[in-house]
Amino acid sequence: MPKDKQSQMPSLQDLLAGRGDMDEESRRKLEALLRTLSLQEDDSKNKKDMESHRFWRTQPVLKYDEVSDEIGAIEPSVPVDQVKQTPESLPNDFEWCELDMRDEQDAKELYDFLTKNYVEDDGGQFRFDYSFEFLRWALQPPGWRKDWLVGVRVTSTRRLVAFISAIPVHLRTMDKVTLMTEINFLNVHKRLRSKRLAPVMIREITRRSHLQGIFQAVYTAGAVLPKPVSTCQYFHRSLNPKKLVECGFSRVPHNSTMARMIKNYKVPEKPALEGFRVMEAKDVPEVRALLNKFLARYQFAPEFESDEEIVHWILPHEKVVWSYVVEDPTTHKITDMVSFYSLPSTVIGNPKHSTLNAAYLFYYATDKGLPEQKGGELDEQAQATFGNRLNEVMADALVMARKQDFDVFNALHLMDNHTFLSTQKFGSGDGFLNFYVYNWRCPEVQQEKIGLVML
Ligand SMILES: CCCCCCCCCCCCCC(=O)SCCNC(=O)CCNC(=O)[C@H](O)C(C)(C)COP(=O)(O)OP(=O)(O)OC[C@H]1O[C@@H](n2cnc3c(N)ncnc32)[C@H](O)[C@@H]1OP(=O)(O)O
Repeated sequence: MPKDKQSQMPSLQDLLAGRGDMDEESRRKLEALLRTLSLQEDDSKNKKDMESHRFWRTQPVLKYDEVSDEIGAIEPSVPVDQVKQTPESLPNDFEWCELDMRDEQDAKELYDFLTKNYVEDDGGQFRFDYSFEFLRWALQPPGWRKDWLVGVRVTSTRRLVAFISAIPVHLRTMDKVTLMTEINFLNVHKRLRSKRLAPVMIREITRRSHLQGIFQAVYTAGAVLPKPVSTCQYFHRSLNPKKLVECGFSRVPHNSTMARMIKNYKVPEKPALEGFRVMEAKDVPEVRALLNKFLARYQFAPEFESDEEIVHWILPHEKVVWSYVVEDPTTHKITDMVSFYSLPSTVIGNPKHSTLNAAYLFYYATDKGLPEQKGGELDEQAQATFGNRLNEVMADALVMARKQDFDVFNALHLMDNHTFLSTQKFGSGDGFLNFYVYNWRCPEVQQEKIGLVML
């Protein structure tokens, strides 16, 4: 989930649009330079000392200068009956509430609140506009709980002014699988910012996780906090360059024209892989086996423990998630899968466009080139087969995204995305997403070894 997304927001400069016509070498050099500059900037942010974090310095997280080669809890778990039974105190005039996403009115209220107050890019040009259907889907996976969808209301008016959510996830760090909560959608009303309400929200969701016997959490943010396990850059693939330019998301490079951009980003009418089709319910067990085997390649990845989870997260869900499989025409085995989700952004103050339709790459897998043994390394030949195949699968995913009228296709530089980002004409964006774990000591993870995609 690209967020706090301020800097994670696939935002202002689709810089690569400005590099579309460069020769490959200049392009690589410019990318390397930009990467170095942004890493330096990131580094200086990281040097922010712990003392300045009034809240985070009190929490069980690694300090900026701490490195761990061990994996395990920072603080021990406590018996559930010793967990504080009463909610955190809120300032006078505010009260806790729970949002029931089965209830039309609660879901609509949360949608309205996030649409007006959630993550914006640094320039205030775009704001995430997670749809009503999306929020219902994202917040009710198997194992969801109403008491993990926590809001704050103004007592007198009942107005919703803050929110935070948790859902369960089995996260594998290296070879250790732990049941954690995945924290998302932390939001405080614009008018109530900088009043230390966020730490209260975080403490309350922590208490509610503890009440269920869960003492670890995973979350992502654009904000730099102590201490990222990994940091991944955003990449963007234009599908509708004209609209992206009109929205201020991309620019026409000085040595190019709109007509050339349109030609450059045109995708075929139809997918090319034989057997490429929409995923169906009958594919669920095979997709689960394929995806879990594929995710074993990474050091920080979810495990899908049941078919029910695949039904929820991966099976197509109208207006929310699109998923495709490749069925081998001879054996009828599912050899590949790819999915993406819809996360539009409001275009703020643009006379022509109000919404940017963005697709985000979700989970994918292939068995081409993968060794039989789970998590096994690829030799050189297998690596080539694997890279070619991922390119073919992604090219078809782009075709389908364009057909669904998405303007841009976003992806992070995680998993094996490096094999196709530049070939499929993705350009690096100015956003970064930090991955964090709470109360979990673990070594840093390279971005290519992250296998978790958060919404
Ligand atoms: C075991 C279970 C554990 C469960 C919990 C695990 C941890 C979960 C952690 C949450 C994961 C969320 C994942 C997502 O949803 S990331 C998405 C975050 N949301 C947005 O960016 C939406 C727009 N922004 C806002 O709504 C507000 O600015 C927020 C709510 C972000 C902060 O409100 P506000 O601006 O009014 O500030 P404050 O005065 O109340 O509080 C200031 C303190 O808050 C720290 N802060 C600021 N931003 C974040 C952030 N994104 N994650 C964690 N901490 C953050 C900040 O460093 C400072 O602490 P310290 O520096 O002084 O120490």
